[in-house]
Amino acid sequence: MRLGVIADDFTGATDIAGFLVANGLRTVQLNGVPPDDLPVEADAVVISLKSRSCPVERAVAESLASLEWLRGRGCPQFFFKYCSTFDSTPRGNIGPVTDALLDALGEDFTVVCPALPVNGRTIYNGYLFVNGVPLHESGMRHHPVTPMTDSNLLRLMDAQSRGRSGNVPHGVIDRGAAALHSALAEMRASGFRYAVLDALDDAHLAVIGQAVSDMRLVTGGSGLADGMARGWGGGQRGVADAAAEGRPSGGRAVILSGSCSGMTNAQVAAYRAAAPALPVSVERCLLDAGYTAELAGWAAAQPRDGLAPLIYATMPPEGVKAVQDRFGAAEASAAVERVFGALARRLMEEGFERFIVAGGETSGVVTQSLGIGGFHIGPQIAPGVPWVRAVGRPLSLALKSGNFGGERFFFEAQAAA
Ligand SMILES: Nc1ncnc2c1ncn2[C@@H]1O[C@H](COP(=O)(O)OP(=O)(O)O)[C@@H](O)[C@H]1O
Ligand SMILES: O=C(O)[C@@H](O)C(=O)COP(=O)(O)O
Repeated sequence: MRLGVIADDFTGATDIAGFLVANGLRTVQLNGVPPDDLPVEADAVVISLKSRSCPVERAVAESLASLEWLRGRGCPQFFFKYCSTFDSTPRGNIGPVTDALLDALGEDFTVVCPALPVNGRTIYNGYLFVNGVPLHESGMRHHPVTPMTDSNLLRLMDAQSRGRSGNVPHGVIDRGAAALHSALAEMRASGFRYAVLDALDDAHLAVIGQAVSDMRLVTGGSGLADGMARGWGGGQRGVADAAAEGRPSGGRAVILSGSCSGMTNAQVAAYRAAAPALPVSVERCLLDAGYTAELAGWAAAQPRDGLAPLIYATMPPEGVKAVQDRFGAAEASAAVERVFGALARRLMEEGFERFIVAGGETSGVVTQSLGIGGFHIGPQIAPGVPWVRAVGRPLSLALKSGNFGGERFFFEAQAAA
């Protein structure tokens, strides 16, 4: 095993796994802390947790348990994967998990690099941008669980971690891997614990990938993993081979959308104009015990030979705000997640085999509720969104980060299967 990844949500995990596979690395994704005796043969293992917005103590404990599992397999390098929009609460969990992983490894320094230029996430002078707009001005300011109201990664990291952050500006990275390597050594010697790395494009990520090759723990988004893996010249097999086991099976498909991001709103609007689509009532998620059965019945009754039915809680920011004012933010999101989890299980019992899911938390709850232990990673539908196939089960999933994919993603996912 060459790389062990601990991902703080399920779409994030398939995102990074997809990039590793695209670089020819045979990659397995394991959902939750794996059992001790699980046999795994792969170039990279990605452990997906649902630790982005859970209590800090749980996020730390699960991340440390994952680290121990990977160390027990002789893994030489570790990657803490979080969101390219640095989704976190004021207490964490990115800072506390990074600190705990550093301590467990006996290390005192790492990099912070959520950049993913192919999807418009860039870092300039330590500020994170989404499609050219500072993070706090992007749709992320309205996120239902982790609204992002600051774009400065140093400030964000310092507020939730134990150490001090410094920035390595793009000018240094332009000078190449050796220059960056020395800059990192100097920062470490000056007492910084985290180096926030600028990255404006894939060339920067390739330089960073080279410069961090001897770092035991790196942290960031899937762009950094792509930069690292590009320098490794492929795993044991070619790219097509690496993706073969994850190709989607046939079978009945359904789309479950729990993301309220700007892009998912656009994707839902484009899809429901052409296909059967049913909005979810948050009030009924909270109050009506028979609601899941009704949603499942509706999906099962849709024609089998047309476009897959869509069930969506997706709403624009004003709608989400009204729901949260009425029911409470945590209560509303928990109720919607509960219904999507139960619904996925029922649909599987009805014979659905392909699940296209929008939203990281939503994907986590669906995967857990389907009882899937791990995934083979298949070909990418859009950058950061591969089809994945459950290990030993006839189930294929496309777990879409809220903000990923183009407007026709739901159509493209079905065409790619
Ligand atoms: N209409 C709604 N009102 C309030 N919360 C919602 C609504 N629809 C979905 N949610 C919740 O918002 C959260 C969206 O998070 P997630 O699934 O991670 O999407 P994203 O990938 O966009 O971050 C989930 O907890 C979901 O249950
Ligand atoms: O890095 C990313 O943007 C994604 O991999 C990711 O973490 C997805 O999170 P959600 O937007 O919550 O799906």
